[in-house]
Amino acid sequence: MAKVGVLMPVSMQKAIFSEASRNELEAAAQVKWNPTDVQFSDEEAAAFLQDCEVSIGSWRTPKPTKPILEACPSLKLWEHAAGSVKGFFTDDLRGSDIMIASCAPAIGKTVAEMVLGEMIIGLRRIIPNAQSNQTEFRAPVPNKLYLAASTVGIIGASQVGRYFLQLVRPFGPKVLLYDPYITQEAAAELGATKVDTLMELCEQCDAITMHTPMTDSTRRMMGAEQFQAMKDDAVFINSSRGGCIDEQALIAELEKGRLFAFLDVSDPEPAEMSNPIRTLPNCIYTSHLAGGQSYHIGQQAVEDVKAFLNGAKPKMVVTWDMLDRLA
Ligand SMILES: NC(=O)C1=CN([C@@H]2O[C@H](COP(=O)(O)OP(=O)(O)OC[C@H]3O[C@@H](n4cnc5c(N)ncnc54)[C@H](O)[C@@H]3O)[C@@H](O)[C@H]2O)C=CC1
Ligand SMILES: O=C(O)C(=O)CO
Repeated sequence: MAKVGVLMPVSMQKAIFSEASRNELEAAAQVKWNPTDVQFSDEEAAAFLQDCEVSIGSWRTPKPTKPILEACPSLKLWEHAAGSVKGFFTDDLRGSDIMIASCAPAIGKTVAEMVLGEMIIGLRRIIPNAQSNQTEFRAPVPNKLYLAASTVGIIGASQVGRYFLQLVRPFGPKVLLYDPYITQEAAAELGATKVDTLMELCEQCDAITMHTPMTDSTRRMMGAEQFQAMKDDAVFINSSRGGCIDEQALIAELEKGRLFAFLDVSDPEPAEMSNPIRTLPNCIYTSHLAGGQSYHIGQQAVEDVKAFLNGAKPKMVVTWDMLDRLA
């Protein structure tokens, strides 16, 4: 039987593998589970995977770097039980025969669904209304915004961004898309209008959701100028990577009572206990809940590994074309 090494710490294993998918994997292969709840170092991962043909990792495990690959010559598949392919797979993999599969299709759906919920909660001011009614009846906080009457902005026509677009379109908002890598025609086919600058998107939207990878071109792309350009009562959602925004600049606007933010990610992660994003009344911080904690992911990982062991293809095989397309 092929040997499969599961790198994730125990708490993450519990979050993504149901008992049924664990059993399914164990029926198909000889499985070694990381027995600890700490993130392996590269050296520990290399030792753990030494005799394995398949590694199951995620964004909370070491990347498949050259030292790991060289120490583990039997590895043939690296199953990335996560979505973020860009930034995770390093140039060390070029020329290697190892196959990389990603659970992006499963993850994209869970993130998009959470963003949709947050956007509605944010636009409708559900949280401040509920809070102001906890001790006595108060008239609702004025609520002129709902999806059908809003302009929604998406930064990054990524897997997640596209799933979100599919979910939000039936509600009828106007959708603007900022992504320099897609054409106006491609944006129109998705049902959105491409804007040429991020500032245009910030100025026009009632709600903005961010879905870019963490790269040199996206680092802190939402900065002071962009947050200041947003409408006072706009909703800002970031479930991409904490480093894609200037968190201090966002906090400065939130402290003025402007904007309502939902942050699933921070830089570093998790956010310090003293970080105002945890306590500001107009900010909800969910500490990487959007995509990372769902049985769908473990199920897709198991199906991918089983397919691979049976000589078939995992659902999403990552190619250099995909990675090189993104600066
Ligand atoms: N919070 C969570 O649990 C999860 C977070 N993520 C994060 O969500 C983000 C999106 O993930 P995927 O959908 O897999 O991404 P993807 O790799 O499918 O797409 C990235 C998109 O960003 C666009 N892009 C690149 N540079 C840009 C720029 N400078 N300006 C605007 N657009 C730019 C690209 O054209 C591409 O369409 C990633 O940062 C990923 O790490 C993904 C899954 C779960
Ligand atoms: O796949 C990713 O990028 C994640 O953040 C996991 O939820």
